[in-house]
Amino acid sequence: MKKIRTYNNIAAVGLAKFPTDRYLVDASSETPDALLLRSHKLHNEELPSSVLAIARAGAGVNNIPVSQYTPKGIVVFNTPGANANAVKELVLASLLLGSRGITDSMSYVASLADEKDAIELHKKVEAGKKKYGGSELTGKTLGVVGLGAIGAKIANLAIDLGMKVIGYDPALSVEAAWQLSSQVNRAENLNSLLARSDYVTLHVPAIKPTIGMMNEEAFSAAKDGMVLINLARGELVEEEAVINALDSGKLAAHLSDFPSEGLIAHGKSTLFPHLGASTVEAEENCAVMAAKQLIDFLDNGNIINSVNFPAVSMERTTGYRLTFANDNIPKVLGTVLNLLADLNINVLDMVNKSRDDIAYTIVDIEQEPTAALLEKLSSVEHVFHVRSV
Ligand SMILES: NC(=O)c1ccc[n+]([C@@H]2O[C@H](COP(=O)([O-])OP(=O)(O)OC[C@H]3O[C@@H](n4cnc5c(N)ncnc54)[C@H](O)[C@@H]3O)[C@@H](O)[C@H]2O)c1
Ligand SMILES: O=C(O)[C@H](O)COP(=O)(O)O
Repeated sequence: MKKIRTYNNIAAVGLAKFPTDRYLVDASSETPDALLLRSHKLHNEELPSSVLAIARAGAGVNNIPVSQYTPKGIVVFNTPGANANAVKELVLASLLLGSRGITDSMSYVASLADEKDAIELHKKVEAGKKKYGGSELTGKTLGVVGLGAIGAKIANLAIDLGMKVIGYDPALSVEAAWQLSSQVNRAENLNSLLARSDYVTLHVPAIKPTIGMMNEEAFSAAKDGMVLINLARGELVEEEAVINALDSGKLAAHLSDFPSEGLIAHGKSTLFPHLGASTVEAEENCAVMAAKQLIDFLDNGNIINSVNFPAVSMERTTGYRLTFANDNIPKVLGTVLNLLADLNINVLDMVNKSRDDIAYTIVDIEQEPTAALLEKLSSVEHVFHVRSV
């Protein structure tokens, strides 16, 4: 039986993908083959040595110390794009909340609950109009920082709303570029986007170059009265800088999925409780994708949508399958193949791919690998993980 330890609320339709005759899915498994989680933080948590893979049902992996796991051969997966539509729709809501006095006007109406005189109520309702008016999105400029799965969807939606769109993404993938409307203008750098945008929405991962990207310097480059939407990660925005920008009027509004003590106390941001991906559809998409990827890896050694290993897949042949991970340097693959040849073990099929400093190989061989063979392969210099699948 293979064991999957789950954390967080993983959609049942995803959990149901694990065949019950071969998989035990359990939140308290002590020797899991894999972990399946959403935002649960793994930093400072000791992993059982049995863990071969971790699947993040979602996009961001900053809750996982990925670089610590790679040398142990632990493959970390995420589910690119599976919750992008849910986030896109909450950005749309945020654009509207940031352009019209919707929430304040609702509070105003709620405050009229004690007004029992219909004529007085009508007067007060009409007076509210003046206080809570807004402006339209059409014709305004939206700056989209990060044009991946979510950013591209938002950029295209904003074009459909009649907005002008500027995008900034120095690492834009070819695949993401294909998704993007040709009407999206490219900014050379963040400050140039900020200087021209009435609304700015962030859709980048929380990584070294992006953490704190919305700081005092960025706000001073920004257009006065800008609306900032952050449904990506709290770490992207410096709390003090955003508070100062709201107080000075540099920011007309700040909408964020990442409440902090300071922002809540300050009271001028519109804050959601990390709701971006919390739709039935997104939760199901993510759970199903994560489960399928784990099953294919645990059953076949195939790797799809990993954030630390190359994409490697091979149809199963009639033989037995070995996989190994190694430092991406010359001669390691040759040494392993020579070792198999010396033992008269015929290779039926093979695929080898590398990513940055590591390489991963799937080899189908004619005979069943013995424990002694696995040990020999593990002792090849620079091979750091071997598995018979
Ligand atoms: N609030 C939520 O519930 C929620 C849901 C999904 C994703 N997210 C967050 O949103 C992020 C983006 O999600 P996605 O699915 O679009 O991911 P993605 O990987 O498809 O896109 C991220 C994009 O950011 C770009 N990028 C990287 N560094 C950059 C930089 N310095 N400046 C500008 N662009 C940069 C990348 O090139 C990529 O195109 C996730 O990493 C996650 O943190 C939040
Ligand atoms: O990175 C993500 O996919 C989102 O932040 C969603 O996180 P969640 O799955 O915990 O809602």
